[in-house]
Amino acid sequence: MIEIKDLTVKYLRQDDFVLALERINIEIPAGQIYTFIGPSGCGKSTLLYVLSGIIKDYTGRVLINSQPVDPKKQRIGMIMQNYGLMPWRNVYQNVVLGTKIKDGQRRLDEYGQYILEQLGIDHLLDRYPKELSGGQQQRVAIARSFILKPDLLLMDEPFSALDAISREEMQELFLDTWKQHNVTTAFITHSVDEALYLGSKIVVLSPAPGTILEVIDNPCFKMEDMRLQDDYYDMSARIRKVLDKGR
Ligand SMILES: Nc1ncnc2c1ncn2[C@@H]1O[C@H](COP(=O)(O)OP(=O)(O)OP(=O)(O)O)[C@@H](O)[C@H]1O
Repeated sequence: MIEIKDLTVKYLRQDDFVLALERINIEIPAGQIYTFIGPSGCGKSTLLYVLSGIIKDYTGRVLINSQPVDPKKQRIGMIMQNYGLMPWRNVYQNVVLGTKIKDGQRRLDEYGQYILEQLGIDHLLDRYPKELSGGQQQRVAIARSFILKPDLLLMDEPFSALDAISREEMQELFLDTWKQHNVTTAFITHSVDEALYLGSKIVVLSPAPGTILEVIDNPCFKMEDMRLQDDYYDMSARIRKVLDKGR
């Protein structure tokens, strides 16, 4: 469970402050995936930096499983737009990196092997990141995070660099993998379609400084052929309306 209470974040810039997030209140129950959508610069990445422990200077309260954020104690997986792979390590070395740092475990166990198979990258273990397509690199980043068995998974527009077809494939693959492990997840996106496909709830943020405009229940989550359903069109219109109202 993630609890965020009255979170406000300011960046110091020259002699002034930039208010990035203002009084954010939200709880993400254990095993849920929430998507966060909002205009550019509204503080989405800032929120993930707070949840990952990168930003420590904030006011308010942020708890992961009732404990203050501490990446040394908690297992936090992060998947970014640029994949975050180490170019000088091959696929195998990249996917075991998280467990090596956390547990000193340098070898893949049965679960790790299973994740690699599920993501279809078990035949690529000797390759280096530059020898992989964007979609394959993103699969490696996802494998690394799942293999870590995280308490919290943070995803910052992980599929936005992919073409439309690879992006939908990756969304489906990610959701299939996610459904089997139900990791508590905060997923940042610019895309209404992605927010609807991946979020059990959708958190809509206002332009900077980011505040929560609405937390929307998503009937489209886990819906078969979502993009062909009336609910999908109704929900897309509703989210766009909330985003427009916030402008
Ligand atoms: N290191 C920094 N110093 C000063 N201001 C910053 C810094 N990082 C971010 N900001 C400002 O804080 C605000 C929120 O930035 P953030 O990157 O969190 O937004 P975002 O919603 O993720 O944007 P985008 O969708 O464009 O990636 C923006 O106004 C940005 O200019």
